[in-house]
Amino acid sequence: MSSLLQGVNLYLIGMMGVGKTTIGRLLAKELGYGFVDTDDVISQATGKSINQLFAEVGEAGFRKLESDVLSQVCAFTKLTIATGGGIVLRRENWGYLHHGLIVWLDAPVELIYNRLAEDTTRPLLQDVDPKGKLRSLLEQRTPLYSQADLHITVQEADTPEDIAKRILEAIPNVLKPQVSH
Ligand SMILES: Nc1ncnc2c1ncn2[C@@H]1O[C@H](COP(=O)(O)OP(=O)(O)OP(=O)(O)O)[C@@H](O)[C@H]1O
Ligand SMILES: O=C(O)C1=C[C@@H](O)[C@@H](O)[C@H](O)C1
Ligand SMILES: [Mg+2]
Repeated sequence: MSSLLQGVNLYLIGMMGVGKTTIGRLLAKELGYGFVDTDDVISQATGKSINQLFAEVGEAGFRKLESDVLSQVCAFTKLTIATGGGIVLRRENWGYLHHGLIVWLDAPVELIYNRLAEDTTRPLLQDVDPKGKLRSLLEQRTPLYSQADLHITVQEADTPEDIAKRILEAIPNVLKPQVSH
């Protein structure tokens, strides 16, 4: 599989809590790739948590940082990249994402809500109605997530290993022809 991919990066997109970080790590291990999480890079580079950044520079400031990180990451090869849930919102990000293969992890709102109910690290869920917020974010973003090369549906009973295996099996069907120089 690794040789079939020829170093092409895998970008995992999808709602917060769907498993991009968890599955991204597994895929990297399986492929002998490096692993990058854009949220973690932003936190490490700024020395601030995502919550702190949202409070200090707002969502717009955070999105700018996210695009900066993505533009730098996509210069490298042999990476699996877990992105922030809102990376699909900025049009310029798609130019970077399309350098690699884009995998959309898609789970029902109920599943995501159950996973993140105790988690306070997602600023957009600090809402009086977090489930309603998740529902409206997913509705707003579905047309954007749909632009991925691969759509993987995640169910409650799927283990991270099951999902990683399914992604690896589906990749040969969606590989793009590589431009030779
Ligand atoms: N298939 C799975 N089955 C059970 N739990 C899972 C699965 N995938 C992820 N989790 C758990 O769900 C939580 C969220 O997963 P993770 O952090 O990987 O999501 P994410 O998509 O990276 O979220 P974010 O966009 O907010 O960074 C974690 O506690 C993780 O351990
Ligand atoms: O869905 C979102 O907009 C976000 C998801 C997280 O990964 C973080 O990038 C941040 O909490 C915003
Ligand atoms: Mg993550």
